[in-house]
Amino acid sequence: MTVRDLDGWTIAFDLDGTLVDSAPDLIGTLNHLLNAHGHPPVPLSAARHLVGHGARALLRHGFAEAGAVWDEVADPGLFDRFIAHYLGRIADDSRPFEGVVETLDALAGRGAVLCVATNKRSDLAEALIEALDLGRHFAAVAGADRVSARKPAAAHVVEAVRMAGGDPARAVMVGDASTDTGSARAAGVPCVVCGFGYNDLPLHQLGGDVVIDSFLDLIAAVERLSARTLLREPAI
Ligand SMILES: O=C(O)COP(=O)(O)O
Ligand SMILES: [Mg+2]
Repeated sequence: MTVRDLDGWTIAFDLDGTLVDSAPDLIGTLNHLLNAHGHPPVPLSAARHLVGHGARALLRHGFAEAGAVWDEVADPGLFDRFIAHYLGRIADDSRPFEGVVETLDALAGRGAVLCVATNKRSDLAEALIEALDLGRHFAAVAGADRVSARKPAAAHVVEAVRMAGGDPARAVMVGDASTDTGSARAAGVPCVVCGFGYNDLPLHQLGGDVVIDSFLDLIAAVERLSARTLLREPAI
C-alpha cells in the first residue's frame, strides 16, 4: 500500500466564511426579519464580519447594526423565525468558495481525513453541506450543539477531530474568524486563516499561523504546518 504524505492527519474546517460564502443567505434572513420589524436592512458588506458566533449572536448584533434592539425576553420567537426562514433558503445564494471542492478532493487523496467544526447548529450545517453536495468530503460535522464547548473553546476543535477518528496532535484547523484561531490556539492545533472570509479582526490580530488569500493556496499551507509540527516533536 502506498503511504501518502497526509496519512494520519485530520483537517478541521470552519463552515461559514471558510468553506462556504453563506453570508448572502444569513444576512438576507437577518434583513427579512429587520424588515418585518420595520427596521432598515444592513448592507452585506457591513454585516459579513458578524457571521461566525452562531445565529443568536448574528441576530443580536445585526439588530444593533441597524440601530434596533432584539429584546429576547420580549420576543423569544424571533430566533425560531430566523431558523425557519434561513432553512427555507439555506443555499439560494450560498456557494462554496472558489477551489473548495478540488482542494478537499486533493487533501483526501493525500490521506487527510476532513471534518467540520462550526458554531452553526449541526442541523443547519448539515442542511447547507448537503444542499451544496459537500457531504461526501467529511467524516464528521461538529456543530456547536455536538461539542462540550463551542469555539473559541479548545474543546470544539479537539472533539471535532476525535469525532472524525483523528488525533488532535496531528491536526490543522482552517478558519476565518477569532473563534477559529482562539479554539485552535487553545487546543495547540496550528491554524490557517482564510483572508477571503468573514474576518472579525484585522488579519494580523487574528493569531493564525498562515493566512491564505485563496482556497487554492491551502494545500501548501497544510504542508508547511504539518511539517512544522513533525519537526517540533522530539525524535524517539
Ligand atoms: O455564525 C455561524 O452561523 C457559524 O459560523 P462558523 O461556521 O463560521 O463557525
Ligand atoms: Mg467562519
